[in-house]
Amino acid sequence: MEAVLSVEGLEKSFKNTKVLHNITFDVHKGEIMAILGPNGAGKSTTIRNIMGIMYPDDGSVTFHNHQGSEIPRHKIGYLPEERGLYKNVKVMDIILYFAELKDYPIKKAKERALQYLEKFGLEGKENVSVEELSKGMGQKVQFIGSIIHEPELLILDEPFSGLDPVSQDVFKQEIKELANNGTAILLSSHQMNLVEEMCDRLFMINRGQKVIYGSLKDVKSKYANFKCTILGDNSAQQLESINQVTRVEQDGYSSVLYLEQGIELPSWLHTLPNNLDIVELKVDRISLHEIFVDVALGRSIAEEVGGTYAQ
Ligand SMILES: Nc1ncnc2c1ncn2[C@@H]1O[C@H](COP(=O)(O)OP(=O)(O)OP(=O)(O)O)[C@@H](O)[C@H]1O
Repeated sequence: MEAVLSVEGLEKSFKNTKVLHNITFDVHKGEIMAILGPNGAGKSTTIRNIMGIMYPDDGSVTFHNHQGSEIPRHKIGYLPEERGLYKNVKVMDIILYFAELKDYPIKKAKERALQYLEKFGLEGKENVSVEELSKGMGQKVQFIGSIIHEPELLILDEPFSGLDPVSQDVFKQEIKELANNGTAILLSSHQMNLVEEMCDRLFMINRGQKVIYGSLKDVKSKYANFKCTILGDNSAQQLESINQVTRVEQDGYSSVLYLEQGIELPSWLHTLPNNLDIVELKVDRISLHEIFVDVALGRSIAEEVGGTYAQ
């Protein structure tokens, strides 16, 4: 896979506090790479160092073969965490302003802007002043501004925050389409369900350090233990006494049994007592959301399997 962006050994301190420790990852052409972590983990600081908004104390950021001032910034699109557009400017003018900053042909930018405004349900708004837009509409315009110049690398810091579910879906589809067309995408988000639906690989950090890095598939099979949901009239004590069950959560007739890591599922299913009341039974892996919560709460899931989780 062709790496569009390589981040190598980033270190950053503010005053005497180190907030990034040896951050290393790649973003490949045509993939959606998620950077995840609890509040204050260091996601935005990582992104700001990539964008050259601040400089790392150590380490490097490489875009194709370019570093530092050699990086062709017009090939990168960026939606910052802090939203903000000039208020008394027309929608089309602000989008064309973004295009101009990236040396993108204005005629082409105008055509693309009209297409995107229509796609995002903002048709006819091109001459409306930005201050008349709702927050979500403004976010859509800023998103259009970040992709108007057809960037090779798109960095999206919390693109879904403040969007309603319909708009989240529109953004999700568009981000997937951009990746399918070859754009390398680095996405920071707290919406784990969306990340799980769309990312190819992920980099999870906590307190400025790598916790998990890999493809969604590998991460799920390595870190996401099985859980078994049983619908039926069963006591929590009986369920807890079943082999290799680490925890049971009950809600009425529904019981969720969290299973130990590395379990042999077919053998485990044979150990279920004959007298269990089973109306329905399903087994799946814990979600990315649950892995994230484990990390955020300092339950060292990665450490258990020899990962690099650090307290
Ligand atoms: N300019 C700054 N000066 C001092 N400390 C900073 C600065 N920017 C960030 N930090 C600190 O660096 C750490 C990482 O912050 P960062 O904003 O990168 O986290 P984040 O993962 O993006 O969090 P969130 O999910 O809340 O946006 C935090 O402890 C934060 O207080």
